[in-house]
Amino acid sequence: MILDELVQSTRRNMQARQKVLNIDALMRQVATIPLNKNFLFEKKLAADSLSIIAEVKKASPSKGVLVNHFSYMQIAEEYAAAGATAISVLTEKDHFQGNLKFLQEIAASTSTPLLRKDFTIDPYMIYEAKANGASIILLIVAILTNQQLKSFLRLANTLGMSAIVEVHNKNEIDRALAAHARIIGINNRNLKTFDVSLQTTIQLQKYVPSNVLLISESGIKKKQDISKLKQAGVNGVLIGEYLMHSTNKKALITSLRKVDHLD
Ligand SMILES: O=C(O)c1ccccc1NCC(=O)[C@H](O)[C@H](O)COP(=O)(O)O
Repeated sequence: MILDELVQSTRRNMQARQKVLNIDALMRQVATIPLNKNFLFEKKLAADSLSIIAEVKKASPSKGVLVNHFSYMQIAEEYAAAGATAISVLTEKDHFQGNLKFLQEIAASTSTPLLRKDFTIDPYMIYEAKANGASIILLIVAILTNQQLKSFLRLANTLGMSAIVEVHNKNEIDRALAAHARIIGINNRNLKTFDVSLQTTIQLQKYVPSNVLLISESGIKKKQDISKLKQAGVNGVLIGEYLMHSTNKKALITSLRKVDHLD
């Protein structure tokens, strides 16, 4: 199964980075960053009628290479200029051709909250996210124990970071809620078959209480998808491929932000 392979390669790559920068040195680096606990992303997510989290994505296991000319700085600039609530930056190397350096460089050029999009399996990766300018991390319930979920959420909070807790079914929603997730991301992509269906969000949203922020992830390909998800009551949508294929990303986000639930 792809998730097992993703976790294995994530562990291998993390261990290689740990040989260059050990956890103690990384923590000392993080300690020099001023602590900001304003959780801007969560405030915006709660306040906006529908937040767009725009993803910087070069390649994926399901689609291979999405774009040959990958100008990640320009892409991030367009996302920020269009008013994306946050920018998701893939940092996984082997399957998404991501890189921590993309996150670090984008962070130096924008004040838009940044999500480190990766397969978080160890506190080391949360410190790395912080050190490289992210204010949001992704925690995928399917690859974590309940104990890890709780302790990773606690660590993120201590560092002033938000966490999107990603789920695929009701059992995972229950586990996310038991760990006190403040933001749940329902992934519409079935990670066994790669099939994508917005019905996943539409069917599962009723299990997410109204005091928990809700994001719908993956498979958004047209304006009507946004209006459907708005109608289902989500606070935000995470969009990768649709934006990466657009030749005018700023105009596309601007128009998606205007979509009404009746459109
Ligand atoms: O995108 C994939 O093929 C994929 C495969 C296996 C695990 C995760 C995967 N994607 C990560 C994501 O969560 C998406 O990049 C993100 O939700 C945006 O999805 P999309 O709009 O469909 O590009």
